[in-house]
Amino acid sequence: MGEEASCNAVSVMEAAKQQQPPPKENGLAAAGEAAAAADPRLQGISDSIRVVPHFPKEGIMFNDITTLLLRPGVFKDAVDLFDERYRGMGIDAVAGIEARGFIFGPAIALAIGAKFIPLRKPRKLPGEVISEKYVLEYGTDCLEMHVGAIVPAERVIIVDDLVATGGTLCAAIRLLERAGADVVECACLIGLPKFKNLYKLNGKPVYVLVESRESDK
Ligand SMILES: O=P(O)(O)OC[C@H]1O[C@H](OP(=O)(O)OP(=O)(O)O)[C@H](O)[C@@H]1O
Ligand SMILES: Nc1ncnc2[nH]cnc12
Repeated sequence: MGEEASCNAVSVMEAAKQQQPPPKENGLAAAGEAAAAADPRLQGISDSIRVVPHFPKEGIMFNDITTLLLRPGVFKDAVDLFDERYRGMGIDAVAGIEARGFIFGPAIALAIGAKFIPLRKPRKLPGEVISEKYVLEYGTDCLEMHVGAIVPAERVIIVDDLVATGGTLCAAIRLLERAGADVVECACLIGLPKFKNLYKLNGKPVYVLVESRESDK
């Protein structure tokens, strides 16, 4: 885990599990049953994510959301769940993390009536930028944002597909706070199970819909 990721995420799925009878088979199946009891849309979301072993390198169980995108009803369920959470919370901006935060972030922004701010990988934005470096499960990277994208004190949520070490979200939080944003929460579809009992990143809540699966059923 990156040193900045002193954090974590509690998933809707995990919260539901805590109100359910003990697991009958294995943790993942139990999580799925609990999620379905909490909100049937979560089961469909979990089932639509493909797990690709050893991508992009040995040992990584890659959670692939492109299979979810092929099911428009499930894609809509995911956006609706975030819309239901953030609508009416006075959110001014949705900041999406390249690349997969660009798939979910704009849809959520339009749904709640907020502006969308792309947080991009280095040398992609044409204007003046501020940057933050971070550590990944499989390397290091950097996020950039245009100067002027945020007006100080604006209320922002940060959107990505997945939280693993939390390093990327931590960098995004730092970047936005340096620009004067009030970061309300981070929102991800998927959280890796090792994060399931934790709930904060850099002091900010992380809202996760489903736990990642370690293999395909
Ligand atoms: O919690 P962390 O350990 O920081 O990992 C999570 C990040 O990793 C993935 O992106 P990736 O870095 O693979 O970039 P990409 O979307 O450009 O492929 C994912 O979409 C998150 O942004
Ligand atoms: N296991 C994983 N699946 C998909 N994206 C990731 N980013 C970091 N870890 C990941």
